[in-house]
Amino acid sequence: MQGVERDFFRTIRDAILSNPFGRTRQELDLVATGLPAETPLKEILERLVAKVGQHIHEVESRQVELAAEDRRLLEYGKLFYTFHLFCDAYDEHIRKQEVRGETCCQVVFARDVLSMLTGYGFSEPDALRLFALFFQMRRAYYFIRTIAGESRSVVGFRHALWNNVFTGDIRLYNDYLWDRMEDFSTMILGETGTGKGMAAAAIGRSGFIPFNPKTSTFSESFAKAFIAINLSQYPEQLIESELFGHKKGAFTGAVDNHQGIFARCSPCGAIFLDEIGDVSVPVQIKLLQVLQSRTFAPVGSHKVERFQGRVIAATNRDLTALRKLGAFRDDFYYRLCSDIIEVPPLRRRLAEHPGELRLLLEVTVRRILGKNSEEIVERVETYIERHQPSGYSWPGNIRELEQCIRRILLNNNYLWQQQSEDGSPQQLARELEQGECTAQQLLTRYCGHLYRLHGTYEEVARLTNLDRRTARKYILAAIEATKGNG
Ligand SMILES: Nc1ncnc2c1ncn2[C@@H]1O[C@H](COP(=O)(O)OP(=O)(O)OP(=O)(O)O)[C@@H](O)[C@H]1O
Repeated sequence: MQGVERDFFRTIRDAILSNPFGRTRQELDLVATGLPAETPLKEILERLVAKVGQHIHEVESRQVELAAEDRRLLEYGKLFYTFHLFCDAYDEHIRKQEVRGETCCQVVFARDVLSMLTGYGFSEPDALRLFALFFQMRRAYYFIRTIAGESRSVVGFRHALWNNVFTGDIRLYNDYLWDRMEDFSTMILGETGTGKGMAAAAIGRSGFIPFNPKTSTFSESFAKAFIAINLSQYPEQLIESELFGHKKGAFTGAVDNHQGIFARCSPCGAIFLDEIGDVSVPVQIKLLQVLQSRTFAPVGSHKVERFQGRVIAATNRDLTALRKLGAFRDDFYYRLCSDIIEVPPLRRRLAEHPGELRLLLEVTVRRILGKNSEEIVERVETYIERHQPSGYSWPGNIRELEQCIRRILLNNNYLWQQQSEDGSPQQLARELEQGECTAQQLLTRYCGHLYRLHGTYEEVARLTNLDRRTARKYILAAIEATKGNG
């Protein structure tokens, strides 16, 4: 290869290895095409793919033995070219599979990709793995892209999600880690309604799924690969059974065998433990044992089963505070946090980027109506700008914004949640400092605060050393007081 050509292929290598949600990728695409920055992304990519194809053709038609580095660079060029030629076909397949759900769809273009890769000199096993890796990359891109937003923190959030799937170096992922991700757990933190569930689904649906050339299908549907459970929904006695399953007759009411989510999760899948901050210490201990040994037994059974999927957990609770209080075990926390991803609150996003509200309105209105409507976006935006109390903090985040849009559509009216500091730990500390609190008020506030953190009367009673009925009385008084303020 000559100097300019080698530089071009180096840029292409760096482009395919880089995180598509980062700036570097966009810059590399521009460098490689020489197009001005304002060119639409679609056009840049089309031009680039054509240019890569042309360069591959030129190098190969010279029929000259290449030096080792050039051969490797050319290989990256071929991977880039094949991947991008089939991006639309992969997207079409993803959409089809989303509709079909858990049954695997045939991959109609598999032969074309595989024969292109083997024609380029990749061995058959390598071609099969690359074909599955391309599918994984496209899936991750497809699902992470649905997380809308242009603010700095959302751009960083998408970037972090991609790295969570492929690590910070996709070359190392491809060489060593693609089938060894099971111990990479993820903790997603963020306020209610910020999109933690959406992020978990994007990660969970983006695991590596091998391709089976005999059936011409991937070995499993990505729709089946992500299993979510909201742990705050289940009473203590049922959580274990939901997680690990139970045997018929294991307890009163266990009329049949029941498969828990750990048993349903495949090796290329992930389980999502939502509201992990709400589970009791005994359940944390059991979960920790399973995550350490990778084995579990259904309630009432001695049959040990193996779990191979990834674990994603999320909470809107303050885990640091819970850990200090002993309500969330440190060993469990460290088992869950190979990666910690923070989802930015809506107010930060709005403060960072002036166009963020408009963009979110466009996306949400499209979701509500099933189509775009400039008129409705305009109407909602005008209403929000005119009526939103200054400094409003959007405590319900995107979920609240969605309801706000619906309410404006229905009634041309939205009742902003009153912001009250009352009951916050800061307010309580101030009142204590100033000596303004009676013992009754103090207990009411403190129990209310603990209840917000832990969510059960039992836990508040345990932490305060009060009996359950007394704790409940103070909690109810705290809730009443907040209503009065709201
Ligand atoms: N960036 C985003 N772009 C578009 N929609 C979003 C985005 N983030 C969140 N949403 C939407 O906001 C709603 C709330 O998201 P989600 O349920 O994932 O939040 P959450 O943080 O898991 O909430 P909770 O803590 O209450 O469980 C969903 O309808 C989701 O589709």
